[in-house]
Amino acid sequence: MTENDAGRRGPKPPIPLTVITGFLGAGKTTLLNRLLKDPAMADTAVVINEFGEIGLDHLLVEGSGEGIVELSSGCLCCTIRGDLVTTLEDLLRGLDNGRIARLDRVVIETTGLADPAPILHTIMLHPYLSLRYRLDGVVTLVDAINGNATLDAHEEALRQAAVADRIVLTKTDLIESDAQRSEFDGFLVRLATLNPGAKRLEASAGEAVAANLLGTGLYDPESKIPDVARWLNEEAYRDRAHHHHHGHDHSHDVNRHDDRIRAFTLSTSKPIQASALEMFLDLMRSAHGPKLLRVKGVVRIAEDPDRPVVIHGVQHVFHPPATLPAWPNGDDRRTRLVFITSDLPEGFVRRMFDAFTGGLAPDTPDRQAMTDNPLSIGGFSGTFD
Ligand SMILES: Nc1nc2c(ncn2[C@@H]2O[C@H](COP(=O)(O)OP(=O)(O)OP(=O)(O)O)[C@@H](O)[C@H]2O)c(=O)[nH]1
Repeated sequence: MTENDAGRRGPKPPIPLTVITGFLGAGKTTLLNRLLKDPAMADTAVVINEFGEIGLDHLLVEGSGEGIVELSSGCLCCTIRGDLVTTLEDLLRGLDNGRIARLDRVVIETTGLADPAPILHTIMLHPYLSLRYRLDGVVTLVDAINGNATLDAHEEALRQAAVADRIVLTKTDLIESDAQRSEFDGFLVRLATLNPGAKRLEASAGEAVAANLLGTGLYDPESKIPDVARWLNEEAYRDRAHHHHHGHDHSHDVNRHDDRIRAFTLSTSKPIQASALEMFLDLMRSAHGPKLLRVKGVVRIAEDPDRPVVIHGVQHVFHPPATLPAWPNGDDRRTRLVFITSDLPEGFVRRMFDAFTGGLAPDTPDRQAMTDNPLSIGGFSGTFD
């Protein structure tokens, strides 16, 4: 049974949505232009701010009203004319009234200065759009020549890199001198420390193709089966421990902004009561939401240990937790969560998690005390572990 067959009977599966970010001049338009010619982009709608910036002339086939244009690749292109919500609603309307034959995916290009979180929230908090779309991934472009300085100077750029599922390195072809090469090597280490789980791809090596950038979410794009290991990429967080030390051998480790960002994983084989998970997430969300740049994971629930619950949040907004029919990866049935935080130390999150999930550390205040006053949790003084 294909997805389409299923769609005719039950509710349609949500359409995966990819957000492309990157600082001014990082190469977003260049990348999109290339992606639009990729046959793998057929039945994808690309939502961009303005057509003018992108060289669409030779791709243009027909305009079909409502600002949606069909390209020769089969790709749909639309501008954000009203707002993003209206644009995404227009696409659904086109799909539902048959004007658009298929819509397998949406790619949104953000403006360079944007923090991607509000865009993701727009969709995740919308009562209808949140049912019809799901966040597949965030792709962040960084310039190999200027990226290091941009991350130093602009916190938005740092956050864009930290929340990414894929990082595309552009302009590596412009690296010439040994000094540039060495700076770039250090930059790679910096990115791996900031966001270990995001695969890094080189645009000029031909790695930034649709197959590597899209379908980075929980569901394997081919089989449509959840692939937790690939989605979380936990191994990368373990490897990073080594990287971190190497990183300090490089010259540019004095980045105070970077020190505010933390990437870590939590795991436990002990099943977690559904109510305890809910309380943990509520507390994290309400008291520390803006500091949770990204949270992804699977949880083994005590009441239903055979069916993992999927957690996916961007700051204080979480997708409604989804229950998978079974654990996908053979024997690994542990709860595993990956966190990227800003100004929220790993030790603090770990103690909270332990308190709610039963692995209480001796010096941790009890759960009741935390729930009563989440802002005055023992051991957290605003300094970093
Ligand atoms: N050499 C080289 N130049 C690139 C590469 N990617 C982008 N550029 C150039 O960098 C400049 C900026 O690229 P754009 O694609 O316009 O960047 P953008 O992120 O869309 O920029 P804004 O729309 O201003 O945010 C252009 O002159 C591109 O030709 C690359 O991989 N190598």
